[in-house]
Amino acid sequence: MELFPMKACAIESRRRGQQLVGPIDLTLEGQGATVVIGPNGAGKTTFLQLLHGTARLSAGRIDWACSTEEARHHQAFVFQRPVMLRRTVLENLSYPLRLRGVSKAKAEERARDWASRVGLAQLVTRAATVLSGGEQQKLALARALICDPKLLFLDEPCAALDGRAMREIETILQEAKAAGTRLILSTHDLGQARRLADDVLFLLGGRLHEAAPAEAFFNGPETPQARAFLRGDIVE
Ligand SMILES: Nc1ncnc2c1ncn2[C@@H]1O[C@H](COP(=O)(O)OP(=O)(O)OP(=O)(O)O)[C@@H](O)[C@H]1O
Repeated sequence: MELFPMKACAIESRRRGQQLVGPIDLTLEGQGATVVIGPNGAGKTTFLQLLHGTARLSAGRIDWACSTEEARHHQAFVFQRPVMLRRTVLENLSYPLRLRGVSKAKAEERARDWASRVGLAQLVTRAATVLSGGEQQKLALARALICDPKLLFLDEPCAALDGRAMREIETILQEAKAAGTRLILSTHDLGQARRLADDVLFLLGGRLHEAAPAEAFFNGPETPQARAFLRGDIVE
């Protein structure tokens, strides 16, 4: 079963007559990390949600190489603020596996394995809601990866985290990418964008203003707005 290529054709999001995103065309192949950047309100979150299918398309269509239902089954989404079940770390990790019919024993075995991969082995019996922000985000990431998604969306996954937590998250993401998970991540942090991106999508005013391989984008952005954004100027 293959998800890619994914073709988004003239996708749009409108709310109460207001154009939030689009129309945007995009073809996504099956490897690497795409980083979505742009100023506040550019539409990054909405764009990721449209692709993932959690926001409704007002117009346009998204075609996967498989059925939309199969494509959704092989995707996961990590939010800026992790959403924790009011249960232990182990139960949070086991949950998506249990939903997919994996036995309790097998699910817990995989959960323990993932807990140690992300440095949470000592905390498996703790309530997830009392973990620190960085620990919660690592847990959210492990819970997203535990079902081996082919495509992982991350919306500002390190927004509230310090340097160490960010480095740990980025290491997990690099490992996931090396293991074949396709990443699409939005970030405000240009350093993170440079470290992780294979391709860059620069959004401005709900439109895809520039799309390029990371090296080309960072070394020679084509538009004055992208140049200004990379310089750290205010771009609206
Ligand atoms: N449910 C909604 N109803 C109306 N407007 C919305 C809704 N969701 C988002 N918007 C608007 O759509 C625009 C894009 O928002 P979005 O959150 O996608 O941008 P963003 O690039 O992720 O911003 P940020 O970097 O600040 O998180 C914003 O102007 C926002 O106010």
